[in-house]
Amino acid sequence: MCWSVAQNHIKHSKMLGRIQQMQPVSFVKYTFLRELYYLKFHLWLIIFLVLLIFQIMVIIQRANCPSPDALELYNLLSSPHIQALLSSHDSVAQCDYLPILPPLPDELPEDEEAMRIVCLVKNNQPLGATIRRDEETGDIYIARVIHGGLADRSGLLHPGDLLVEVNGNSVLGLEPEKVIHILVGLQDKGLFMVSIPNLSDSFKAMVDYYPLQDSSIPCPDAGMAFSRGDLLEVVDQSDAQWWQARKVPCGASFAGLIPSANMWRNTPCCLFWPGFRRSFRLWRRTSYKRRRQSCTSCTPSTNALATPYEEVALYQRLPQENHRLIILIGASGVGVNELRKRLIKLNPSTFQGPVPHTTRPMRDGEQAGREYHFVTKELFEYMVCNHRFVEYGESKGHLYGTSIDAIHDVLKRGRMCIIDVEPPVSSLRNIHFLRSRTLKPYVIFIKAPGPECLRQSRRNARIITGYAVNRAFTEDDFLELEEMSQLIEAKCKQYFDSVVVNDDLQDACMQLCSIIQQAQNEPQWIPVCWLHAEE
Ligand SMILES: Nc1ncnc2c1ncn2[C@@H]1O[C@H](COP(=O)(O)OP(=O)(O)OP(=O)(O)O)[C@@H](O)[C@H]1O
Repeated sequence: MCWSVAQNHIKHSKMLGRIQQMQPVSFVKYTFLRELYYLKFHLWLIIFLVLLIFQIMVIIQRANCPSPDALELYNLLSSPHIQALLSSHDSVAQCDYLPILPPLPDELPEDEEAMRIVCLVKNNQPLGATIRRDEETGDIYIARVIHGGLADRSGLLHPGDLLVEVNGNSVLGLEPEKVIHILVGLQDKGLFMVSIPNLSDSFKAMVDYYPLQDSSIPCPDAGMAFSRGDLLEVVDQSDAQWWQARKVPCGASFAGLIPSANMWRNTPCCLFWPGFRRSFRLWRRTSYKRRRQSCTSCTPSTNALATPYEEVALYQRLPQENHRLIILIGASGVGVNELRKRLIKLNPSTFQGPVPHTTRPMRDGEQAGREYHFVTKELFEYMVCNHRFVEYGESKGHLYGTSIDAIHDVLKRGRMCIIDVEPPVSSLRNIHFLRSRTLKPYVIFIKAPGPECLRQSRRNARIITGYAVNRAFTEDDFLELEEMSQLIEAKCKQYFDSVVVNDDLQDACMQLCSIIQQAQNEPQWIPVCWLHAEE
């Protein structure tokens, strides 16, 4: 402001000077004007100075009289506890503590083992921990942490930690005696690098769960809903009733509450399945099994339904191992048989079906062990009672069945065995029976497409059942097919590894081919018991 006033003043002085030179007659008038102008300028200057002084006085006054908030903060900070805390912070911040860890790499792989570096000031005290060696790997683990000992008081070493380094020296592969010698020899300080065990387990959900409908959950908002077949990574099982889990694969980094396996056992849930229509597959209608109920040993006991979670692990088939059994499941008439036949025809040196057993007499042109294994009724019944059949039934007074030995025969020949099993609506026995360590079955659900697609694609298709039925599909058949397909999916989806919708036959066949190749050659989740347990 001063600058512009001064500028104006100079400008006007020059102008007045010029006027004086040009018009000497009006000089008195202009002198008056000039004086008035100077007066105005000084007036402005005085107002400005007064304002400035006023501002300075306000600032000085504020500085002398702090606000109540500032006063409170001042009192808090000057309390002895906070002063002591600040003083300790300053002393800690001024010290250099070892070890200085290298910076973390920008991109850490997700499966990177977590390491913990623990520095204990020993002062010649015993460590207060014991070690053990894993006989298979030779790794040294912390076995026990003695209550009240140095390791226990530090809270940094835990049973199950893998000991990697002691004072910068690797202990991997060392004899336990050598490691004990190193540990006992530690005097002032012990620097341990331990690998933290990955305590999370993967489970497949065998039940559905909705936390918002669960009155027993402590906090429904913290619960995680899941449905059968979902893969769950359980990250915390420390609570006997509520586990913490995440869905795999998922984007959420935080876990949700799910009932523990114990909790499910104590709160049995009732599964309800609506009724279903009769299958139109003729020879499956006259099920031989129903007439064999008196044979008490026929139904192998299974507790699979009682298990809410099935522990799973990734499995990669080794080249020297048998192929996994491929099971196709689908509603009767959906095209399971057609797809299986097409796959085998497409690549007979890779895919093969098991040779079934029958009690009917051999016909001309047939060869034992090629079309069928021809057996007596007594032998067939003996095999039934000894659980040798995956599936069996009766047609026109003769018994037919697919034996587990016939499946093994195909697998032993290095081929991929493909079977289709009875739609598991009334019982899950067939699936449970086949879920074994030796067969490691991969189950593919052949799903019916929508009604419109069924009508279009099955225009020229025929239902062929044994020798009795050979007719075109009806509207009722489509309805039944769709309904049954939904029912099978609702009941058994926890057992499905893949789903193929059989709309276009060619597409479905190609899709099946690629899924089967993946099942055999890429890592897949399978029940942990198939990896270790003896059958
Ligand atoms: N995607 C498709 N498009 C057209 N026709 C199909 C398709 N899939 C299957 N079909 C035909 O539908 C009929 C029934 O198929 P298929 O016999 O394979 O059924 P299924 O599921 O094995 O039932 P079932 O065990 O009762 O025989 C056959 O004539 C088959 O050629």
